[in-house]
Amino acid sequence: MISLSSVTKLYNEGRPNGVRAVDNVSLDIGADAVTVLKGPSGSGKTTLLSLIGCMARPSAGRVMIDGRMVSGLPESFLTEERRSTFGFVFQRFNLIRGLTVLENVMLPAAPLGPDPQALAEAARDRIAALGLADKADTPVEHLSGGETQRAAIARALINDAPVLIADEPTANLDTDLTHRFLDIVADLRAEGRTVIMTSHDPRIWQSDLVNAVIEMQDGRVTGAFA
Ligand SMILES: Nc1ncnc2c1ncn2[C@@H]1O[C@H](COP(=O)(O)OP(=O)(O)OP(=O)(O)O)[C@@H](O)[C@H]1O
Repeated sequence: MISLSSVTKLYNEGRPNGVRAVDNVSLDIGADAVTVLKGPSGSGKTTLLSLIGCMARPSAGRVMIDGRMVSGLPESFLTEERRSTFGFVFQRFNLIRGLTVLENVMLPAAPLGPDPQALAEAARDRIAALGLADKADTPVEHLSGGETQRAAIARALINDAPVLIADEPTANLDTDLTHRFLDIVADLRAEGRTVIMTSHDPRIWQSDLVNAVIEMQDGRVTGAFA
């Protein structure tokens, strides 16, 4: 369970261009559940996701993961928390150019020191499950938008992290690939994992798989539907 308590995030605090991107949000996000953040552009969805994923610290308020308070942790602990708890599909965590799809997908597992052969096999399986097997050895800069998105999803899944965090994961996917992504989400939920994503995509929020939709506007939560 992830809990946010009166969380606020200010950018450029005290300056004329200051923004209250997340404004006093309190929220409980269930484990073994699929939660979608929905709302207009600029409403604070990505910022909220980055606070949940320990990629940014709140300006005020607390973020708790399974009863552990993470919002006040020093950077080295946050890095460890990110690595052990989350898989990310985020524009900001872009794939590394010059490396192949396979190398990119293997990368988050490298610090955990696994057997390289077993890791490569697991990575190829993830890549194949997303219909990208024929691109596994292609440098990521040669991929299309949808292929890049799928490589990012494969990378996010490689560590079998308990929580998948995804920012607009189906933005570049056609209907067939969106359904494939939803099948993966169904598997993750069945395995007892937590999925939290932002989405503008009605195919996502209307899916039976989604347990909760949280609506945001101007940095605030304006509605939550189970
Ligand atoms: N690094 C930053 N520095 C300054 N302002 C920022 C930064 N990141 C986001 N903002 C601002 O914070 C507000 C919320 O942005 P955020 O990206 O969280 O919204 P969003 O709902 O995810 O939007 P979109 O649907 O367009 O991705 C916006 O006004 C945005 O301009």
